[in-house]
Amino acid sequence: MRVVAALLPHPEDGARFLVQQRLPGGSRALLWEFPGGKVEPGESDEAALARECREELDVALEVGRRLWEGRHTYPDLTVELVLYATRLVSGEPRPLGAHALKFLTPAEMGALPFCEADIPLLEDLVAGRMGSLG
Ligand SMILES: Nc1nc2c([nH]c(=O)n2[C@H]2C[C@H](O)[C@@H](COP(=O)(O)OP(=O)(O)OP(=O)(O)O)O2)c(=O)[nH]1
Repeated sequence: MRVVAALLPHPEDGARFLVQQRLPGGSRALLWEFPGGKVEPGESDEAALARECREELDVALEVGRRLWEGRHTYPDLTVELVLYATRLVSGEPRPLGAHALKFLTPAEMGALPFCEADIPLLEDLVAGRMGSLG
């Protein structure tokens, strides 16, 4: 499964990025992740990410460059996780499909329980190995 995720900076504080806590009860319940979701057949990464963020956060995004890509196998599925730089075009994020939303620095994210696929991503983010995030 290809999953696209947004690195979305706070509009007034570019050092903090939006993360969301998954709903209770489902897969990877209450773990934290970057906003986004599955790419549907025939859909581009950019279109999927814009669609997911419109549906789940009620915001319009501009999708920039690809920052990170990695594969992880869970007991129930293998995800190909792709992180993109994004910019908020309009709206204020609302937790329509998440339990909670927070704008955090990469170091603060390290203190939260994230989905396993995100662990190497967070290591690279904290270490500044993704280059320019804008
Ligand atoms: N959006 C997002 N999903 C992630 C991240 N890391 C990670 O392992 N995932 C996983 C969680 C989900 O299993 C899947 C994304 O699926 P989804 O968000 O479209 O659908 P869903 O919540 O209904 O998930 P699922 O029950 O189908 O597994 O990828 C991440 O940083 N962002």
